[in-house]
Amino acid sequence: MSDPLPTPAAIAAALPPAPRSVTRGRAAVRAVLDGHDPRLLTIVGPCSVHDTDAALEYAGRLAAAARRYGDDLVVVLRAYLEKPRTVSGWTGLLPDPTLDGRGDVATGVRRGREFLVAAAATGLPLAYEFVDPLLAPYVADTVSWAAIGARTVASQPHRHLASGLPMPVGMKNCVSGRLDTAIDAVRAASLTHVLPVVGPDGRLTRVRSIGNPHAHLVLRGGPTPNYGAAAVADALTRLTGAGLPPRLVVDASHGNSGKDHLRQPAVVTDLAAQVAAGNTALAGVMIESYLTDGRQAPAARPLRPDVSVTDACLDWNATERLLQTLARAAGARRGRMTPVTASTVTAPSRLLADATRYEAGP
Ligand SMILES: O=C[C@H](O)[C@H](O)COP(=O)(O)O
Ligand SMILES: C=C(OP(=O)(O)O)C(=O)O
Repeated sequence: MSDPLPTPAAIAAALPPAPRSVTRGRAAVRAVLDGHDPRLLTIVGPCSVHDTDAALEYAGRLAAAARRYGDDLVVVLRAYLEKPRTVSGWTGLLPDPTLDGRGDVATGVRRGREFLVAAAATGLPLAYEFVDPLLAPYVADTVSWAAIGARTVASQPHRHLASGLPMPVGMKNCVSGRLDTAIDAVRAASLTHVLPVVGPDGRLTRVRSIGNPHAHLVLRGGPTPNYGAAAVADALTRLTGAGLPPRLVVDASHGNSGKDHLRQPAVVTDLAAQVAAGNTALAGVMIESYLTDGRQAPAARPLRPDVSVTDACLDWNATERLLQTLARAAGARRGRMTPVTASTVTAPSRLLADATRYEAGP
């Protein structure tokens, strides 16, 4: 099979542009990570998007909740269109929009981008895991928080990609539970690199990244969880030992829930207690949630639009309760915090304008 794909520029030109809320969302996430904004980053949504209409219904509900809790939370929608697999399985809407292994990427990038632009138009910042660096230029301008996942965090191309992405990037600890690879990834992403990227015209183009000052660690557990206060403190010690800022996000799902979605509320409650107790290094929490509880096989027919086809998710009502719990905790933390002033800001932002994140040529 040899099937040329439409270029990123052609896909983008056929759709409305990414809304301005994307850059506002990036600024909000950076402000939280820098400690300039006391709110809690709350990254929430389905494990994967397989039905864009149902996912937009979810986005509408989340956008309303984000407004309700806006004093305490920066709510970001998980809008994941690519899935990393341990061995094999459905790889996501972008590479396989028909969910049957045909791999109709041309339809996937068109439908996927259309979804991302519509989801961003709700005003929610979007979270996205970059699995295939070749596909990044089709979607990156719609994303406000990015993940490099537990299965790719050791990969040099992913670290180099992250070093040039114009949004904060969370590096997840390995599936084995090891933190050192993710901490190395944070350091690598903060540096400048020369790398090939797919340009808007589809040509491989050599660029120099300027380094991502907002790469950070995401604790997602492994064979055992790492969300408890002792594990969080240990991770912070390792970060500062590596010369990195003490800030991290904790994923309540995956290894931290033992892949049992019904354990996520207990994890979130524990994290909320750490936040309420004043842990300012805990910048954010991730939750896997969708319209209806549980999961179904991607091969299920009829396929339900409202149930995850990858990891099992919490339903909307359970999610609402957790958002309220986190908002109360963040409010309590804010009450304990001294306002950040210029003299207490230790790491000046090295941000350049998004458009100049990649310099042309080395
Ligand atoms: O988040 C989803 C899954 O955990 C991830 O894609 C890996 O899934 P797998 O182990 O079933 O392949
Ligand atoms: C695959 C994911 O996470 P992890 O890389 O932690 O397994 C995910 O968040 O969808």
